[in-house]
Amino acid sequence: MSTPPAWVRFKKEGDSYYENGKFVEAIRSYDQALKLAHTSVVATFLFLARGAARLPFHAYDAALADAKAALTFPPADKPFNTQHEAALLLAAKADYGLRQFRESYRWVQKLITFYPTNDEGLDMLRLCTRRIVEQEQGIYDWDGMWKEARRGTTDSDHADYVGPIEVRSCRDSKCGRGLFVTKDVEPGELLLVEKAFSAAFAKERVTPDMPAMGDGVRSKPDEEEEKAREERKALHTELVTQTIVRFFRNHSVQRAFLGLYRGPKMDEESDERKDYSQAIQNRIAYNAFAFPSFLPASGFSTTTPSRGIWLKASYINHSCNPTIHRSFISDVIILRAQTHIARDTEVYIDYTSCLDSVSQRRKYLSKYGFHCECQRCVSEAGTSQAKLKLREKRVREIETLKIGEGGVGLGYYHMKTLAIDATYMNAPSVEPRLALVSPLLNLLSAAQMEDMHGFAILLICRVLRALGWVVADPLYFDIWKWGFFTNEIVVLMTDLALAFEAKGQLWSRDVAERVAKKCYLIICGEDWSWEEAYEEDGKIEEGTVVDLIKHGVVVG
Ligand SMILES: C[S@@+](CC[C@H](N)C(=O)[O-])C[C@H]1O[C@@H](n2cnc3c(N)ncnc32)[C@H](O)[C@@H]1O
Repeated sequence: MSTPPAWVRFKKEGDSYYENGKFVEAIRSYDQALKLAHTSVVATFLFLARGAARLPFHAYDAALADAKAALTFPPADKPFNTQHEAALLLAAKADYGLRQFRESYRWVQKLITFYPTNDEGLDMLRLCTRRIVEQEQGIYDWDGMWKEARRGTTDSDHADYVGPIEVRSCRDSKCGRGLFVTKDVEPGELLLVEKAFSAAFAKERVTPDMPAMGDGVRSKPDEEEEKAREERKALHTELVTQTIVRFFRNHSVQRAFLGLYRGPKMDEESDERKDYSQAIQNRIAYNAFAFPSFLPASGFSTTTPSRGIWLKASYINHSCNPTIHRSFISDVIILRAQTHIARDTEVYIDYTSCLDSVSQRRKYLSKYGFHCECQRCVSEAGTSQAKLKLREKRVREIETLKIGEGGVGLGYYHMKTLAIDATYMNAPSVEPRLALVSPLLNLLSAAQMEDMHGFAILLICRVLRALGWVVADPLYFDIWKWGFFTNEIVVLMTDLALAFEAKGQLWSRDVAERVAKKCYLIICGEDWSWEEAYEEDGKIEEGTVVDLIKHGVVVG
């Protein structure tokens, strides 16, 4: 009996590893077999086997190279044989893994032309078509994406959509590069949808509601703080690991990743020396964003957000008066314009909560290595201590007042809000008058209880003006400029629509409803859920929008 050629032993070994899910070992065995392959037929066979083992290992560059190599040798170099069919499918899957959906589609088209009954090919055709519609038209199945996110799916499959934006150098060289719009854009316009390059998802925290028998007392606040710190550390480590995996498995993605901002001490790092571990740490330190964690068993986690890196979104610079809004569905970031933006203008998001004071914001931003000099910061920092103290005193005073029965009248309370207003020196479009929002909302509730619809309309317009919106005519609700966003904005707009309706101003009601829906779109990223969230009587249903807005949108 003749002994089989040496490559056969390695091929069999590889197949056995592959079947047991040991892909690294399988690849190594196929490598050995390939070194011993003596005919092109054998080589083709082995390229295909190794390429298939590289797919589950996410080594798509190498899998694509194997598919292309196989396609150069007989019998895979010509149609109508299983090797040719397998090579086309392998190439399609590898390009898909590299998120090159057009290229993947081209392989699939070839495959289906020659082998029209290939089931995997037909599935791939459907997937590629969906990805291309996402990528080229910005059309997404938001409903499906939310369902996946709620199930806790961490490897959702979506293409990126890059709208009318591009990376350019900023006018102020201190800011490096930023994202600019390439045409005039309207509030709500979709600018970017991008899946994270790498992400670390927060895990369910195992914290019993009630102490178990003999468990002693519940954890104290400092223990909670310690736990949260531990979680943040674990998430950081996980993000580094995920990034390293993505970075090293596919060389074709390295350039884009290394293009990200590397921090102020750029000279200390040399990518040329291939000191990649430091390079990766630096990119993470200056480019990672937090995103809301949806934990299937307990809902949105407000304690520990997940963290990720996005290759395009990371070019956006910060402003305390942002012009675009980011929202997330799992690790997919959605950016929409939140105001009119003229062509060739740089766009900004807020890296930190814009509800904080200027000193809190600047302290937080210092970890990104810059001192925020946006118009708002400069104006707020220039406010005298005396004015700030007076404002604080007036806010404290109004907080002690109760409106209505047993309390003060609406007129008196209104006058007190004007006193707070008077402590601001700068225009609300530069410095939103945040201290006014809560008192005005209290007054609005009292006006609504008394069915004072006209007054409610004026109050809502005052809140909007305090946030820098320019409403030219409250009667017709004519918005000249969209301003600052807070989480109350959608509810405020729906309240406005109700007030207009009660006054019989149906045209203005329709305008307010349209603006409410647009604000919802901007805050939530999509508006498919608007109908579901919006009850018949026109009130936002608790647990839907509130759920999304409170937990799904605000990130730090
Ligand atoms: C995520 S990167 C943004 C893109 C970066 N500008 C670039 O050139 O790649 C964050 C870094 O951008 C810079 N940056 C962002 N916003 C800034 C601002 N308002 N003023 C000055 N620098 C800013 C800071 O150096 C910050 O660490």
